[in-house]
Amino acid sequence: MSSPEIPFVKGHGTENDFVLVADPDAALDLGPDEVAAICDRRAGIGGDGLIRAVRATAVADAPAGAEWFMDYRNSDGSIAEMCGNGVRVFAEFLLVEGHLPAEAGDGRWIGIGTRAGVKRLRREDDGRWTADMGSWSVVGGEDALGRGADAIVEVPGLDVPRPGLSLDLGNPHTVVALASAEELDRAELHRAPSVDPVPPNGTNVELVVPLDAVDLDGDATPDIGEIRMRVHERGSGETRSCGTGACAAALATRAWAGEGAPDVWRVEVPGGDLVVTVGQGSSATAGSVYLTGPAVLVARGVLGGL
Ligand SMILES: N[C@@H](CCC[C@H](N)C(=O)O)C(=O)O
Repeated sequence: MSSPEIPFVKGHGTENDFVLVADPDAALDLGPDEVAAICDRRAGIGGDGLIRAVRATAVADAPAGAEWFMDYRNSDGSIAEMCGNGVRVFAEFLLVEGHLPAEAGDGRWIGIGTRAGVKRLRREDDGRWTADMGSWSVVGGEDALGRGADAIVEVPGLDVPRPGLSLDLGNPHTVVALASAEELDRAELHRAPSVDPVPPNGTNVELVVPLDAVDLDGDATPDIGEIRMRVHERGSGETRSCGTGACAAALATRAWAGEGAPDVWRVEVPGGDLVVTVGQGSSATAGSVYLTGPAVLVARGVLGGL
């Protein structure tokens, strides 16, 4: 018996890649096995995740205030609350497919529903998208120094366990600072790091190495921080980028740097560059954050029907 035909688009944001499917009326029944089969890089289309675009009116628990809901699934079929690269690619997909008015591409903010609430997005003049990722916080609150308490992280390929900081960006992250680019290269992130205590719903793990901070105005205070990052994603393994992870990595590095640390961070990932801007009034442990990066659609096709 043949399977139904499902039109799809393939896209990526800094090489974090997704299969996107429009399902306005929530008519598709895509369970974890189907999602994993579609995301399989040899037997399927291949992707770090599958994103289903559903009208919010067709989703029982969609947050109010957005016409479209992003149903994000990891490549193993598990559900995630939020995806920072995915939500930009999702916005570009909606625009190109004609599901948003053309003016939505003119730099005005649009709302997109996610399991982590409604996110505002804006298309920049250069075609990148900025996502207002909303609020973030350090898991477990502050220690006596006003910083987050450490988790202990064992990273395959690295000798001794390292301290890590767990943050909530709508989805969970644990960030570990390494001493050198050599250590970053040595980490074997195709295997999952172990985190103790692990946040209740698991975690994505980011490894970061600070690069040189940039002093644009010559006042001896860095204006832009720069870090290099690799990630092991919950439900997808090592990926070439993670948008929520880039935000977590910049926020953790900013908290570790302390007073006077920059609010703007360039995050270099294997798949490209992202910019993270910490919202005004954010403390070392909570606030708001913006993510800017590319959203590229590369192909369209039809699943099934064979
Ligand atoms: N790559 C995404 C995050 C996708 C979800 C993540 N694997 C999770 O389970 O939380 C991003 O760009 O943020």
